[in-house]
Amino acid sequence: MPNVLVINAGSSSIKYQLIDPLAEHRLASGVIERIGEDRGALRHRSGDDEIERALRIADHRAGFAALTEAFADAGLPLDRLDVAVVGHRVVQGGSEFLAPTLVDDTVAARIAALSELAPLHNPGHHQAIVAARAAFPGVPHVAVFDTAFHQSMPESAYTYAIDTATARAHGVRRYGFHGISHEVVSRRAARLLGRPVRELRQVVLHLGNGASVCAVDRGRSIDTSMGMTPLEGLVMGTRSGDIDPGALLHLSRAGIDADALDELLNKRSGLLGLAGSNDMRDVRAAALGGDPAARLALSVYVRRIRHYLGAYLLELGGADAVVFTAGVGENNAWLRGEVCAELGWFGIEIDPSRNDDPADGARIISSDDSRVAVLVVPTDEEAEIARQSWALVSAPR
Ligand SMILES: Nc1ncnc2c1ncn2[C@@H]1O[C@H](COP(=O)(O)OP(=O)(O)O)[C@@H](O)[C@H]1O
Ligand SMILES: CC(=O)OP(=O)(O)O
Ligand SMILES: [Mg+2]
Repeated sequence: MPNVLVINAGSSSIKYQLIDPLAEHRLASGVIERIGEDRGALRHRSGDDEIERALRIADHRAGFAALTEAFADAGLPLDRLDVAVVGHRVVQGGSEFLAPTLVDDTVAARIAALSELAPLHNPGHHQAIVAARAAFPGVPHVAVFDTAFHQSMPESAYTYAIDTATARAHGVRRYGFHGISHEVVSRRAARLLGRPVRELRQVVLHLGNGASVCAVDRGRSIDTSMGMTPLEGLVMGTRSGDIDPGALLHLSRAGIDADALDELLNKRSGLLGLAGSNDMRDVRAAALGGDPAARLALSVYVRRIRHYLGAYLLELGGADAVVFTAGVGENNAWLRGEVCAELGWFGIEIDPSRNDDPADGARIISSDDSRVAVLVVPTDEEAEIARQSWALVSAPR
């Protein structure tokens, strides 16, 4: 039975799954966390086997080695995984990668070269791709891009209003990210509503460590909150989201150079910068304990989400569904309630008991009277990467 090994290398983690694409069945999965820190961790599950271990993982190459060891320790050495294709999530594909792409040396080098436009992500993708190609030399590797789903955005949505010649010379434009998630979530939301995705206008709120909103018009992205890099838009775990570019000029003139600004905006801002932790659970607990910094952080976080929700309701000319997904969106009922508070005028009304129900799985949390359906739909980037990778290599040529 041919399987797809999916590698989702994040900024500080590698999530992976082994999937039987014909049965759409997950055979094994795992996550390696806190790569580059002293206290790394691996969790692996295949069949009834569960492995959990603490270990220091220097980089994504070492992370991939830990993954192969976990499979071997669970009685499945690499040559018994029946891997027919390896699918890789790649956050930034720029203007050149518009669809899933077979990885050769040139493609791998281009993914590395796009690192400046996704500094937290593409370097790790490249390391994982190099390690995986060495471990699985005989099978095709497919890169699936977060940016591809947003290629349908109109020019007016992806253009920044700066001097055109300068923008062209430096490739300055919006791309949008989390496209794999926005695509699979909007399709699964349509399935839950029992309607074809091509009939629905949806606002998808992907609220994880990285976070973005997407206006999905009949299955196509028409606008999204992330821009040229995954830094624009919402307040995130460690990223600022929107900020007046004038503030950056001010900081730069005060002597903070580009690398320091990069580090500030990508790694020391967002919830971490405002409240001391990038984990929503910590910030919420601190706010409940009365910590004013945590309370302010949550207010800024919620206000920014509502700002984009309002904008995209207008862009879509109304919506059929508002969909929450990713770590925060799937698990934090309080946050969902705040985002949807007092939106009755817009036809959005949450049912508090449905919202508070800790069930997992895709579910409707709006009241029966709500004109707009409000949904929680778990994201499954790995399943979508497996689907797209398998489709590419199994398509008749
Ligand atoms: N049970 C939970 N309750 C509230 N928040 C949660 C829960 N589980 C995860 N989160 C939040 O989800 C975020 C991570 O989301 P995730 O989608 O896994 O991010 P990423 O894929 O970008 O690493 C963290 O901020 C964490 O606080
Ligand atoms: C694009 C992006 O921000 O991804 P993640 O949420 O996995 O960090
Ligand atoms: Mg993520």
